[in-house]
Amino acid sequence: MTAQTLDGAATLRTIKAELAQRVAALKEQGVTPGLGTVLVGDDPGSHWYVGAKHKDCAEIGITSIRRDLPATATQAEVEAVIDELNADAACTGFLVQQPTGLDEFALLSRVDPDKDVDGLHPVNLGKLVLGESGPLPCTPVGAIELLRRHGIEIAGAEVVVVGRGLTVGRPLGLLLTRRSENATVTLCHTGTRDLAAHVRHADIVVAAAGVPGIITADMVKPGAAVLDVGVSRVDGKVTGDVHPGVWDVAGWVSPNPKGVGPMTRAMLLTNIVEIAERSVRS
Ligand SMILES: Nc1nc2c(c(=O)[nH]1)N[C@@H](CN(C=O)c1ccc(C(=O)N[C@@H](CCC(=O)O)C(=O)O)cc1)CN2
Repeated sequence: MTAQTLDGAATLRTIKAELAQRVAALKEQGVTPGLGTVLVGDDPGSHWYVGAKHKDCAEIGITSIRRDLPATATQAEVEAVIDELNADAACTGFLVQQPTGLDEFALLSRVDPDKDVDGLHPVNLGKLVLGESGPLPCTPVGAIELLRRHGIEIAGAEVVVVGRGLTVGRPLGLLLTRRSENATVTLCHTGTRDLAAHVRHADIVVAAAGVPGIITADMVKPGAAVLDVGVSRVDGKVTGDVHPGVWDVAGWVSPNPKGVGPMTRAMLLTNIVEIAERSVRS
């Protein structure tokens, strides 16, 4: 069997076309959505991600507010920029690109929860736990949207998530067990005794451990859907958690790059548009 591709790059293009229409409708009502980003330091990956986010915004009519700070920026300097964006009416929402090398919990907590386009503010993660509506974290929602748009049944599925990080694994477990998704989730991590035994039962595997090739073909149930979320750089090249041999066994695989990464950007754009639409309604 050769797996079909869960094509995040193509899905991002489709979602951008849909959102461009919603942005145009907002503009007709006098509202132009604006994305702010705060970037600290010189990490080439972070620069690429932030550049890609602003390019996406330009393509669909969202304005950009970019604050790039040197690696020497202090906690207080970054917090002052956050305060400025919290107060800026042209900024619909903004994010602090991670990693910053600073106290990220303090930075995230300082963002106005209503402008939290990353869905990572403690208030918004709390709303997710409580089942209240609010901005949702981009990568886990992007993973779910990628499955949904390829017609993969989530309700009733056995899902194994590998990784318990705050931006992917932990919120993904919460999202997938909501009534609207209705999956049964096993959350595996570095303390899991027999990872293969868990993965082998999964209809859907989400690999977000950041360990290159940790999911191998012998672990995967034939026909399963496998999402490769982990990003490592091996010899300067983006390398995922899924070993290439998995493509011979699985029914669906998301490539890495061009799988869940572009979906993170698609959900960021969705969060900005939704915040702007909410402002028109209220
Ligand atoms: N504030 C945040 N920081 C970080 C997040 C986040 O959601 N919010 N997630 C990651 C990085 N990330 C978003 O910022 C992100 C990751 C990947 C992609 C993407 O489109 N990747 C491409 C290829 C990238 C490459 O070649 O290097 C792909 O997968 O095809 C976009 C955004 C950490 N920080």
